[in-house]
Amino acid sequence: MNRQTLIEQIRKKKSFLCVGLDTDITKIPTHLFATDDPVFEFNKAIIDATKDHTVAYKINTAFYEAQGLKGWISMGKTLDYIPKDIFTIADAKRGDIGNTAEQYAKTFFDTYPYDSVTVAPYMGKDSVEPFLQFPNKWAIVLGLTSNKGSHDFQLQPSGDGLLYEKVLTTVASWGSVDNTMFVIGATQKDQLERVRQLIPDHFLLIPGVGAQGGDMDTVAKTAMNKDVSILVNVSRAIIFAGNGMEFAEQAAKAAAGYGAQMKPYFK
Ligand SMILES: O=C(O)c1cc(=O)[nH]c(=O)n1[C@@H]1O[C@H](COP(=O)(O)O)[C@@H](O)[C@H]1O
Repeated sequence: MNRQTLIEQIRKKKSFLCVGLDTDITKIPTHLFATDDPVFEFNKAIIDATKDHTVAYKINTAFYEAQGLKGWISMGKTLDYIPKDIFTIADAKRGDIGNTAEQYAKTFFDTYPYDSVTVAPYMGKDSVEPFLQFPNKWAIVLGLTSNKGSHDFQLQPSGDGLLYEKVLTTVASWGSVDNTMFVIGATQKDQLERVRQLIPDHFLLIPGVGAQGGDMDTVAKTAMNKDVSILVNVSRAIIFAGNGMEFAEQAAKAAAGYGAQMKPYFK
Protein backbone atom coordinates (compact mmCIF):
# COMPACT_ATOMS: atom_id res chain seq x y z
CA MET A 1 0.00 0.00 0.00
CA ASN A 2 1.49 3.38 -0.94
CA ARG A 3 1.47 6.55 1.16
CA GLN A 4 -1.40 8.22 -0.73
CA THR A 5 -3.70 5.20 -0.34
CA LEU A 6 -2.89 4.90 3.37
CA ILE A 7 -3.68 8.59 3.90
CA GLU A 8 -6.96 8.17 1.97
CA GLN A 9 -7.93 5.20 4.18
CA ILE A 10 -7.17 7.21 7.33
CA ARG A 11 -9.26 10.14 6.14
CA LYS A 12 -12.10 7.89 4.97
CA LYS A 13 -12.38 6.11 8.35
CA LYS A 14 -11.46 9.23 10.36
CA SER A 15 -9.14 6.93 12.27
CA PHE A 16 -5.41 6.31 12.75
CA LEU A 17 -5.97 3.23 14.89
CA CYS A 18 -3.66 0.24 14.45
CA VAL A 19 -4.84 -2.87 16.29
CA GLY A 20 -2.02 -5.08 17.51
CA LEU A 21 -2.67 -8.80 17.13
CA ASP A 22 -0.30 -9.88 19.90
CA THR A 23 -2.18 -13.13 20.31
CA ASP A 24 -0.79 -14.75 23.44
CA ILE A 25 -2.17 -18.31 23.36
CA THR A 26 -2.27 -18.41 27.18
CA LYS A 27 -4.73 -15.52 27.18
CA ILE A 28 -7.29 -16.46 24.55
CA PRO A 29 -10.75 -17.57 25.70
CA THR A 30 -10.84 -21.30 26.50
CA HIS A 31 -13.87 -22.08 24.31
CA LEU A 32 -11.71 -21.43 21.24
CA PHE A 33 -9.57 -24.47 22.04
CA ALA A 34 -12.40 -26.62 20.66
CA THR A 35 -11.39 -25.37 17.19
CA ASP A 36 -8.40 -26.73 15.26
CA ASP A 37 -6.67 -23.29 15.13
CA PRO A 38 -7.62 -21.28 18.27
CA VAL A 39 -5.15 -18.46 17.50
CA PHE A 40 -6.54 -17.88 14.01
CA GLU A 41 -10.17 -18.16 15.21
CA PHE A 42 -9.38 -15.55 17.89
CA ASN A 43 -7.74 -13.21 15.36
CA LYS A 44 -10.58 -13.71 12.85
CA ALA A 45 -13.17 -12.67 15.45
CA ILE A 46 -11.04 -9.68 16.56
CA ILE A 47 -10.57 -8.52 12.95
CA ASP A 48 -14.32 -8.82 12.23
CA ALA A 49 -15.08 -6.92 15.44
CA THR A 50 -12.60 -4.08 14.97
CA LYS A 51 -12.03 -3.57 11.22
CA ASP A 52 -14.54 -0.70 10.85
CA HIS A 53 -12.49 1.42 13.26
CA THR A 54 -9.07 0.26 12.09
CA VAL A 55 -6.68 1.38 9.33
CA ALA A 56 -3.88 -1.04 10.21
CA TYR A 57 -3.23 -4.38 11.89
CA LYS A 58 0.15 -5.09 13.45
CA ILE A 59 1.06 -8.76 13.87
CA ASN A 60 3.81 -9.15 16.46
CA THR A 61 5.54 -12.22 15.04
CA ALA A 62 7.03 -13.20 18.42
CA PHE A 63 3.67 -14.55 19.62
CA TYR A 64 3.41 -16.80 16.53
CA GLU A 65 7.07 -17.81 16.29
CA ALA A 66 6.84 -19.03 19.91
CA GLN A 67 4.27 -21.61 18.74
CA GLY A 68 6.65 -23.00 16.10
CA LEU A 69 5.27 -24.24 12.75
CA LYS A 70 1.63 -24.00 13.92
CA GLY A 71 2.20 -20.38 14.90
CA TRP A 72 3.56 -19.49 11.48
CA ILE A 73 0.51 -21.19 9.90
CA SER A 74 -1.89 -19.21 12.14
CA MET A 75 0.01 -16.01 11.29
CA GLY A 76 -0.20 -16.66 7.56
CA LYS A 77 -3.95 -17.34 7.78
CA THR A 78 -4.43 -14.18 9.84
CA LEU A 79 -2.53 -12.03 7.34
CA ASP A 80 -4.61 -13.53 4.56
CA TYR A 81 -7.83 -12.74 6.41
CA ILE A 82 -7.11 -9.04 6.94
CA PRO A 83 -9.18 -6.96 4.46
CA LYS A 84 -6.99 -5.81 1.56
CA ASP A 85 -7.75 -2.10 2.16
CA ILE A 86 -6.23 -2.28 5.64
CA PHE A 87 -2.46 -1.68 6.12
CA THR A 88 -0.51 -4.63 7.53
CA ILE A 89 2.59 -4.56 9.73
CA ALA A 90 4.88 -7.52 10.47
CA ASP A 91 6.27 -6.49 13.83
CA ALA A 92 9.34 -8.67 13.53
CA LYS A 93 12.04 -6.15 14.53
CA ARG A 94 14.53 -7.68 12.09
CA GLY A 95 18.09 -6.47 11.30
CA ASP A 96 21.21 -8.23 10.01
CA ILE A 97 23.98 -7.92 7.41
CA GLY A 98 22.83 -7.17 3.87
CA ASN A 99 22.43 -10.65 2.38
CA THR A 100 20.56 -11.89 5.45
CA ALA A 101 18.42 -8.74 5.63
CA GLU A 102 17.42 -9.46 2.03
CA GLN A 103 16.03 -12.81 3.22
CA TYR A 104 14.07 -11.08 5.99
CA ALA A 105 12.68 -8.62 3.45
CA LYS A 106 11.70 -11.52 1.19
CA THR A 107 10.01 -13.28 4.14
CA PHE A 108 7.80 -10.36 5.13
CA PHE A 109 7.23 -8.71 1.75
CA ASP A 110 6.95 -11.73 -0.59
CA THR A 111 6.48 -15.04 1.24
CA TYR A 112 4.14 -13.30 3.69
CA PRO A 113 2.94 -10.25 1.70
CA TYR A 114 2.81 -7.64 4.46
CA ASP A 115 2.83 -3.93 3.59
CA SER A 116 5.58 -3.26 6.13
CA VAL A 117 8.00 -4.75 8.65
CA THR A 118 9.56 -3.28 11.78
CA VAL A 119 13.35 -3.05 11.59
CA ALA A 120 16.00 -2.52 14.29
CA PRO A 121 18.67 -0.14 12.86
CA TYR A 122 21.49 -0.97 15.29
CA MET A 123 23.54 -2.62 12.50
CA GLY A 124 23.32 0.45 10.28
CA LYS A 125 22.67 1.26 6.62
CA ASP A 126 23.42 -2.09 4.97
CA SER A 127 21.00 -3.78 7.43
CA VAL A 128 18.12 -1.39 6.59
CA GLU A 129 18.58 -0.74 2.85
CA PRO A 130 17.33 -4.21 1.72
CA PHE A 131 13.88 -3.31 3.15
CA LEU A 132 13.79 -0.12 1.05
CA GLN A 133 14.02 -1.84 -2.35
CA PHE A 134 10.40 -3.01 -2.68
CA PRO A 135 7.79 -0.71 -4.32
CA ASN A 136 4.85 0.11 -2.01
CA LYS A 137 6.53 -1.69 0.92
CA TRP A 138 7.77 -0.02 4.07
CA ALA A 139 10.53 -0.34 6.67
CA ILE A 140 9.24 0.83 10.04
CA VAL A 141 12.48 1.62 11.85
CA LEU A 142 12.78 1.69 15.64
CA GLY A 143 13.48 5.33 16.51
CA LEU A 144 12.51 6.14 20.11
CA THR A 145 10.88 3.14 21.75
CA SER A 146 8.24 3.08 24.48
CA ASN A 147 10.15 0.94 26.97
CA LYS A 148 12.32 1.92 29.95
CA GLY A 149 15.36 0.57 28.11
CA SER A 150 15.11 3.54 25.70
CA HIS A 151 17.17 5.38 28.34
CA ASP A 152 20.07 2.95 28.05
CA PHE A 153 21.12 4.05 24.54
CA GLN A 154 18.45 5.99 22.58
CA LEU A 155 18.19 8.90 25.06
CA GLN A 156 21.96 9.05 25.72
CA PRO A 157 24.00 11.99 24.37
CA SER A 158 25.56 11.43 20.96
CA GLY A 159 27.46 14.28 19.29
CA ASP A 160 25.51 17.51 19.86
CA GLY A 161 22.18 15.73 20.46
CA LEU A 162 20.75 12.41 21.65
CA LEU A 163 21.40 9.09 19.96
CA TYR A 164 17.78 8.61 18.80
CA GLU A 165 17.92 12.01 17.07
CA LYS A 166 20.93 10.86 15.07
CA VAL A 167 19.13 7.61 14.20
CA LEU A 168 16.02 9.46 12.95
CA THR A 169 17.90 11.95 10.75
CA THR A 170 20.42 9.42 9.43
CA VAL A 171 17.89 6.68 8.63
CA ALA A 172 15.56 9.29 7.07
CA SER A 173 18.35 10.05 4.56
CA TRP A 174 18.52 6.40 3.45
CA GLY A 175 14.94 6.19 2.16
CA SER A 176 11.96 8.49 1.65
CA VAL A 177 8.61 9.39 3.20
CA ASP A 178 7.18 6.78 0.81
CA ASN A 179 9.06 3.75 2.18
CA THR A 180 10.27 4.63 5.67
CA MET A 181 8.27 5.07 8.87
CA PHE A 182 9.59 5.32 12.42
CA VAL A 183 8.48 3.75 15.70
CA ILE A 184 8.05 6.43 18.36
CA GLY A 185 6.67 5.39 21.75
CA ALA A 186 3.56 7.19 23.03
CA THR A 187 5.21 7.12 26.45
CA GLN A 188 7.90 9.52 25.16
CA LYS A 189 5.57 12.52 25.35
CA ASP A 190 8.38 14.99 26.21
CA GLN A 191 10.18 14.10 22.99
CA LEU A 192 7.25 14.08 20.52
CA GLU A 193 7.67 17.74 19.56
CA ARG A 194 11.42 17.24 18.98
CA VAL A 195 10.68 14.17 16.84
CA ARG A 196 8.39 16.20 14.59
CA GLN A 197 11.04 18.97 14.33
CA LEU A 198 13.49 16.37 13.05
CA ILE A 199 11.13 14.34 10.81
CA PRO A 200 8.06 16.53 10.09
CA ASP A 201 6.71 14.42 7.21
CA HIS A 202 7.41 10.74 7.94
CA PHE A 203 4.66 8.38 9.12
CA LEU A 204 5.10 7.38 12.74
CA LEU A 205 3.96 4.07 14.22
CA ILE A 206 3.13 4.96 17.82
CA PRO A 207 2.78 2.08 20.30
CA GLY A 208 2.34 2.47 24.04
CA VAL A 209 -1.25 3.73 24.31
CA GLY A 210 -3.48 1.60 26.55
CA ALA A 211 -1.59 -1.02 28.56
CA GLN A 212 1.63 1.06 28.69
CA GLY A 213 -0.14 4.22 29.76
CA GLY A 214 0.60 6.47 26.78
CA ASP A 215 -1.96 9.23 26.12
CA MET A 216 -3.84 9.32 22.80
CA ASP A 217 -4.67 13.06 22.89
CA THR A 218 -1.08 14.13 23.58
CA VAL A 219 0.06 11.95 20.70
CA ALA A 220 -2.57 13.27 18.29
CA LYS A 221 -2.03 16.93 19.20
CA THR A 222 1.76 16.72 18.91
CA ALA A 223 2.51 14.15 16.25
CA MET A 224 -0.24 14.59 13.61
CA ASN A 225 0.72 16.61 10.53
CA LYS A 226 -1.17 17.81 7.42
CA ASP A 227 -1.25 14.20 6.09
CA VAL A 228 -2.10 12.88 9.56
CA SER A 229 0.97 10.56 9.22
CA ILE A 230 0.50 8.63 12.44
CA LEU A 231 -0.66 5.09 13.20
CA VAL A 232 -1.41 4.66 16.90
CA ASN A 233 -1.12 1.05 17.95
CA VAL A 234 -3.19 -0.53 20.71
CA SER A 235 -2.77 -4.26 21.33
CA ARG A 236 -3.68 -5.73 24.76
CA ALA A 237 -6.20 -3.02 25.72
CA ILE A 238 -8.29 -3.99 22.69
CA ILE A 239 -7.70 -7.69 21.93
CA PHE A 240 -7.87 -8.73 25.60
CA ALA A 241 -10.54 -6.22 26.64
CA GLY A 242 -12.57 -9.33 27.48
CA ASN A 243 -11.71 -13.00 27.99
CA GLY A 244 -14.96 -14.96 27.83
CA MET A 245 -17.55 -15.82 25.19
CA GLU A 246 -18.09 -12.05 24.60
CA PHE A 247 -14.41 -11.27 23.93
CA ALA A 248 -15.05 -10.00 20.39
CA GLU A 249 -17.88 -7.68 21.44
CA GLN A 250 -15.66 -6.25 24.17
CA ALA A 251 -12.82 -5.76 21.68
CA ALA A 252 -15.26 -3.99 19.36
CA LYS A 253 -16.29 -1.67 22.19
CA ALA A 254 -12.69 -0.90 23.08
CA ALA A 255 -11.78 -0.21 19.45
CA ALA A 256 -14.85 2.01 19.05
CA GLY A 257 -13.75 3.90 22.17
CA TYR A 258 -10.32 4.62 20.74
CA GLY A 259 -11.92 5.44 17.40
CA ALA A 260 -14.23 7.97 19.08
CA GLN A 261 -11.19 9.63 20.68
CA MET A 262 -9.70 10.12 17.20
CA LYS A 263 -12.74 11.53 15.40
CA PRO A 264 -12.38 15.13 16.75
CA TYR A 265 -8.94 15.36 15.07
CA PHE A 266 -10.56 15.09 11.63
CA LYS A 267 -12.23 18.34 10.64
O1 LIG B 1 7.78 -2.07 17.38
C1 LIG B 1 6.75 -2.05 18.10
O2 LIG B 1 5.62 -2.28 17.66
C2 LIG B 1 6.92 -1.58 19.51
C3 LIG B 1 7.91 -0.63 19.75
C4 LIG B 1 7.96 -0.03 21.03
O3 LIG B 1 8.76 0.86 21.30
N1 LIG B 1 7.08 -0.42 21.98
C5 LIG B 1 6.14 -1.37 21.77
O4 LIG B 1 5.34 -1.66 22.67
N2 LIG B 1 6.09 -1.98 20.53
C6 LIG B 1 5.10 -3.05 20.30
O5 LIG B 1 3.80 -2.50 20.34
C7 LIG B 1 2.90 -3.40 20.99
C8 LIG B 1 2.36 -2.74 22.25
O6 LIG B 1 1.42 -3.58 22.83
P1 LIG B 1 0.40 -3.04 23.96
O7 LIG B 1 1.22 -2.40 25.04
O8 LIG B 1 -0.31 -4.30 24.40
O9 LIG B 1 -0.52 -2.05 23.28
C9 LIG B 1 3.69 -4.69 21.23
O10 LIG B 1 3.51 -5.55 20.13
C10 LIG B 1 5.13 -4.20 21.28
O11 LIG B 1 6.05 -5.19 20.85
